[in-house]
Amino acid sequence: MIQIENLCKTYQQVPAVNNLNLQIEPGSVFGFIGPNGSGKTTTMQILATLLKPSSGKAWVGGYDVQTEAEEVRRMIGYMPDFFGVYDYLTVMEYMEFYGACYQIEPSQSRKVAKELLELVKLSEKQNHYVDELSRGMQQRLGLARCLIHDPKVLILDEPASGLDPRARIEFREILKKLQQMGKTIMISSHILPELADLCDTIGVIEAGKLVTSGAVSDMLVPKNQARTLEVHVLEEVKEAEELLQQSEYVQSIRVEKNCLYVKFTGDSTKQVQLVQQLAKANVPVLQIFESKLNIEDVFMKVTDKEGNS
Ligand SMILES: Nc1ncnc2c1ncn2[C@@H]1O[C@H](COP(=O)(O)OP(=O)(O)OP(=O)(O)O)[C@@H](O)[C@H]1O
Repeated sequence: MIQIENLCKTYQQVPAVNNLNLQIEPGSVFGFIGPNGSGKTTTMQILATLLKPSSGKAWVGGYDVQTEAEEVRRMIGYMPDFFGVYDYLTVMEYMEFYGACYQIEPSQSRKVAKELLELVKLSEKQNHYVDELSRGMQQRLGLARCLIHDPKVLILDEPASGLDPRARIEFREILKKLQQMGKTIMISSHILPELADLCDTIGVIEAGKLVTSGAVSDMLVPKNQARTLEVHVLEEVKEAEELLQQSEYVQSIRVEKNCLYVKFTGDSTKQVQLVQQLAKANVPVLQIFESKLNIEDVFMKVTDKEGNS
């Protein structure tokens, strides 16, 4: 649904986006992760036809963002990281204004606006002034507004920034509904763990370059590496450590209070044997499980310049 090939954007000879290649499949929710200034907004603005690339190409729904900008704009709903709301406009007037921008006939625009306000839980606020809404409500309104023309693709630039935890969760629930409706969603955020739950694919960008991308499920379980087992014991931590160290499949152990983080190269049969040995030695094991990387770990790993993670 979105394709980016060798995309570059340079500001005064400084590259903001540097030879970026990316593909986002229809119906997927793609998390675009990167530190401040890494080029997320620039990429999204190019996709939204608001910025011209210095070189390279990008398509949305098969339309070229440079030569078929009009078609691209019909395909996408773009929510910028900062957007203004207008004074003296009610929520419904605000929605109707955007409906008019897309030349939607007024009665149809009002009907769609009502449905969207219901989706983002703002029906009761439709006659309130937009600038009187809370930040969370304004963000939800911003999302409703970019859905007015029923776009297939949503490009959301840090939509949850500045929201409190409850507002974030509410926002995420709405995005899940949109995903179920079949929208393709590209979302950037610094709230990394939250993206794991929402996104099926992620891409990590740093200094304008894509450092890694793929299915979230693949990224969270590192391949061809020692797994980390978390062994929680009630007591006898020292004894447990000594016993575990004897296994040829244990690379290293880090102890934190009553938990042993064990780098383990064995398969599940060897893991069972390890548990049996602990039980035989009367080590009171509370639980043992494999730690999975969370998205934050992935991000730290791939953006670690020292390469020592
Ligand atoms: N209009 C501009 N003129 C000059 N440099 C710019 C301009 N817009 C962005 N940049 C630079 O391009 C780089 C990428 O910026 P961009 O806003 O795309 O990053 P970002 O990943 O969205 O950052 P953030 O998470 O802080 O929003 C940064 O170094 C930024 O300073």
